[in-house]
Amino acid sequence: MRTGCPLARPGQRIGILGGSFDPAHQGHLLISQVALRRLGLDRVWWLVSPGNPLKAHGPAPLATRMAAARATARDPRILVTDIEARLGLRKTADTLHALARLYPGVRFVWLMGSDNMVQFHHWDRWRAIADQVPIAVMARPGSRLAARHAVAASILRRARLPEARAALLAQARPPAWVLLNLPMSGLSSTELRKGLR
Ligand SMILES: Nc1ncnc2c1ncn2[C@@H]1O[C@H](COP(=O)(O)OP(=O)(O)OP(=O)(O)O)[C@@H](O)[C@H]1O
Ligand SMILES: O=C(O)c1ccc[n+]([C@@H]2O[C@H](COP(=O)([O-])O)[C@@H](O)[C@H]2O)c1
Repeated sequence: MRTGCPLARPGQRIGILGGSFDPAHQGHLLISQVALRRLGLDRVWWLVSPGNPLKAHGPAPLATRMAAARATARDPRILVTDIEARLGLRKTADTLHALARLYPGVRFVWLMGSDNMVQFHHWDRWRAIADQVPIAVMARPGSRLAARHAVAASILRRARLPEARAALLAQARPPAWVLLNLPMSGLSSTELRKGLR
């Protein structure tokens, strides 16, 4: 294991919440805690990204975002990591491939807000991502319905688990995904950045 990479045991169920976290907020904490409970996860890792490959403008420095994310992730089951920067990766397909190699036997689940599900078919090798890990889509104001009808949702319609079976997602053979309804948070980093200007 490389220095600075988080530890995990084979058999553990780990949710991966990738994001810019520019900055982290209570919405991230809320969806992580809902995912822990409803998906029966042992841990959630916040993967603080070096930068979203689809976004033209770079985020705040990684060290600044990491520090704020650590201060926000007030739950011992949530771990904040800059593993993508350490491995020199930023595309999710590459990251998941590397995690599978570094952590054999760990059951990773990709977590994302419903806004990202709407865009998912634009991601690099998105079908390979869906074939590699189960995916939980967390409802977010403004995109919950759109996520149900997204291009990726339609292509992966047979792989969708009913919400009542969400606890089975981590052990499901991919492609498998679920849309989780939850008491939604309207918080976003974009709004917080506006407040900081
Ligand atoms: N309030 C929220 N409800 C549900 N999902 C969320 C919420 N905030 C963020 N997410 C999800 O968390 C992941 C990381 O989010 P990110 O760091 O981009 O924050 P953000 O608030 O979406 O930022 P920005 O406004 O800059 O796009 C994404 O999958 C995003 O969809
Ligand atoms: O790999 C891609 O093509 C890709 C395209 C868009 C977003 N992502 C990932 O999705 C996560 C959420 O991104 P963001 O910018 O909305 O916080 C983060 O881990 C990004 O690296 C990945």
